[in-house]
Amino acid sequence: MTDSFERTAGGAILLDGNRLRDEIVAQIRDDLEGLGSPNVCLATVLVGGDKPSRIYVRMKQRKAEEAGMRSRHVEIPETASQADVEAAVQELVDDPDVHGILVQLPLPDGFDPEPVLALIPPEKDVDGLTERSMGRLIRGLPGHVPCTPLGVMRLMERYGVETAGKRAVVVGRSTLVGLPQLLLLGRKGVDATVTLAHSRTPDMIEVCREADILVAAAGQARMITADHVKPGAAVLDVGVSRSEAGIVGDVDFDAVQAVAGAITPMPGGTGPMTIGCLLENTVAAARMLGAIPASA
Ligand SMILES: NC(=O)C1=CN([C@@H]2O[C@H](COP(=O)(O)OP(=O)(O)OC[C@H]3O[C@@H](n4cnc5c(N)ncnc54)[C@H](OP(=O)(O)O)[C@@H]3O)[C@@H](O)[C@H]2O)C=CC1
Ligand SMILES: Nc1nc(=O)c2c([nH]1)NC[C@@H]1CN(c3ccc(C(=O)N[C@@H](CCC(=O)O)C(=O)O)cc3)C=[N+]21
Repeated sequence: MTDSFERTAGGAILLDGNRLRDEIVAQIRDDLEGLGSPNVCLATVLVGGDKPSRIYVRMKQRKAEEAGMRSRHVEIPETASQADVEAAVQELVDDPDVHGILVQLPLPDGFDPEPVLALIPPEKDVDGLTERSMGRLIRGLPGHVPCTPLGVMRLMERYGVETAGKRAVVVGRSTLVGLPQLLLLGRKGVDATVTLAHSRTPDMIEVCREADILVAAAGQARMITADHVKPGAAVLDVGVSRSEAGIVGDVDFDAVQAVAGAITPMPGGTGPMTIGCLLENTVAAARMLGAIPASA
């Protein structure tokens, strides 16, 4: 690893997601300007008025605009029907000026996300969460990779965290984060040996202490303590819990940074990278759909 990276008080490399997200936004903006500012459009769909979801969707749109893209936003009240949501998504699927579609999850109680996601063709599925996109990921076919686990991989690449031959532990097995993270870490070329831990895993401390790379995506505030971490390990915190003091990760940052070799801050780590990767996927979508040249 290079030594010029910012470090925590305890000497761990700070895996700065805000900084890498800014680099990604600037790169996309330059690339699109170089292509004569073609229309690249990300559409977001929000059902119901959940406040955190509204904030995330707003951040995604703002960054898309900073990167030189257009954004479209569809807001559907909680009183709407399942058919209304499906009709709104179908309209975006049919619109040739829309390249990426993101349906903010979870949907409010009473809505079934599966038939909604099933409408989105793999090219426009910039979240990488549909059945077909997940199938492509497993089969090694071209398609969009889920943004949060992809962002974790990008942070490790950028900061020189080695993966080949290393032991990785992923805490959490959701289709949004944990499962695709397992696949990405175990891919040929990445070559980590991966363990998937979850709420039924006994001996969490011992399992986590095996990890050279620890990805925490359980949504349990500060569950990862210094005891869970092998000295020198890279620790990537995906969990987000809300407290009066603000947002809190799955990792007890103050204690763990003294033991880890590299660590993400929270906020400012994996969250911004989720958005950076969403924008990259949207550019790739525009390319797949022929809106920008294949070589660019
Ligand atoms: N930073 C970002 O960009 C993003 C952050 N998030 C955040 O990441 C977290 C996880 O999200 P998501 O995957 O959707 O959540 P889910 O609730 O779908 O999944 C949580 C997973 O963690 C496991 N788990 C829960 N408690 C424990 C525990 N005490 N020990 C070990 N494993 C446990 C669960 O196990 P089991 O399967 O047995 O129930 C489950 O597999 C949330 O806090 C979410 O807000 C999500 C997406 C993006
Ligand atoms: N279809 C779908 N795709 C998603 O990608 C998706 C989703 N649904 N549902 C919810 C989760 C959550 N998520 C985050 C995105 C950005 C930050 C982020 O940028 N957080 C900032 C801080 C934000 C704050 O201060 O609240 C940070 O970590 O620095 C966090 C979390 C995407 N998700």
